[in-house]
Amino acid sequence: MAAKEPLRVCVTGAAGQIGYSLLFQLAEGNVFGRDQPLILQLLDITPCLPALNGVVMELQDCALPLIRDVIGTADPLVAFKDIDAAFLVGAMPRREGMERKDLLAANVKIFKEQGDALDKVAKKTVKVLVVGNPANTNALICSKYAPSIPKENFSAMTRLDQNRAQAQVAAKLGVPNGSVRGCIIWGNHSSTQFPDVSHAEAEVDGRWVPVPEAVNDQQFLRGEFITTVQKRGAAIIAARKLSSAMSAAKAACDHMHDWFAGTPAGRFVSMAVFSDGSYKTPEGIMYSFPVTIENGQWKIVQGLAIDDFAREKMDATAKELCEEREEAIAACA
Ligand SMILES: NC(=O)C1=CN([C@@H]2O[C@H](COP(=O)(O)OP(=O)(O)OC[C@H]3O[C@@H](n4cnc5c(N)ncnc54)[C@H](O)[C@@H]3O)[C@@H](O)[C@H]2O)C=CC1
Ligand SMILES: O=C(O)CCC(=O)C(=O)O
Repeated sequence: MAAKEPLRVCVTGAAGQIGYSLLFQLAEGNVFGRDQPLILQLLDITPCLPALNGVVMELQDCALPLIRDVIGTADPLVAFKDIDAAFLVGAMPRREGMERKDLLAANVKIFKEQGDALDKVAKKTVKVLVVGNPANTNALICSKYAPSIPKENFSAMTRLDQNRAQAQVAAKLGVPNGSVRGCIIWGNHSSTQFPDVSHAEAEVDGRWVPVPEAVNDQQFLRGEFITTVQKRGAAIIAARKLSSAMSAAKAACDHMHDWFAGTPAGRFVSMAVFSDGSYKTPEGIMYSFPVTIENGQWKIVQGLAIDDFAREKMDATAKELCEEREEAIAACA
């Protein structure tokens, strides 16, 4: 069988901490498959080029069979040229005591510039995952400045929150992580997000049952569980004095893997995507929904029951996203 053509994949912020964890997983074939050759196009800012060069050298030294070329650059027009997929990680991370939206004015301008560059040189089929915070609103701005690329090709990462929710439920039930599925993250990757397990299932004693039934502790599921997931990023910063990197890189790989490979029948994952008004959310914000994916196209799962508790939480996070959108548009003007 003829070898596959290489995919061109860009990682921005490639000299940073998420980049360092992400690149090996990517280069090994965990995202696009172990038979998919890759050309890695790595972007960072000029002062970080010496460090980026070190990362490029390390990737060469791994002697990985899938890697056809590794390019390190500070020029977005070089990094985005003809790419099939982009992990937009490069941005300033928050420090202790900050909310993610405190990064908005500084980071959103990066995504304006990168949207513009993607528009000029990336493939029109490129799939763009925004990781840099505030991720949802950065993705919105990036897409706005890349009008020739379909808006469905942009998404922001809430997979880390989904993974955190799954792990918290598994720990509560004392079951392996693989025995919990269907946790949903609604809304913003921020402390207003709504981690929702009312449609999730857990495998207990060989039988899949609804998580609310398996946990049988509504006070926990509506209280401590939600705040733990919402505030997990801040807890990691407080502990490490640096923001999550290993878990963020793993989640970015999960997200892009599923976007390209699709979701198994009957299963969904959470991604922040353009709202079409589903579940009475405001249209045109990047809101995290449960989605199924087939042939590289995501579809918002429809028809899930939303009770009053969920409604209130879903509206609060939508409101924050609308406010962020206004601030971001003003910052880019
Ligand atoms: N959505 C999510 O779940 C998560 C998002 N994040 C966010 O990811 C971002 C990166 O985090 P880390 O890797 O820990 O930060 P880091 O500070 O270790 O690395 C960021 C890298 O981005 C580079 N950079 C800055 N501006 C750039 C630009 N205009 N173009 C290209 N590169 C640029 C920096 O030079 C640095 O090398 C932060 O905004 C952080 O808040 C982090 C964890 C989870
Ligand atoms: O919390 C942050 O601001 C940085 C990392 C992050 O987004 C997270 O860990 O969820």
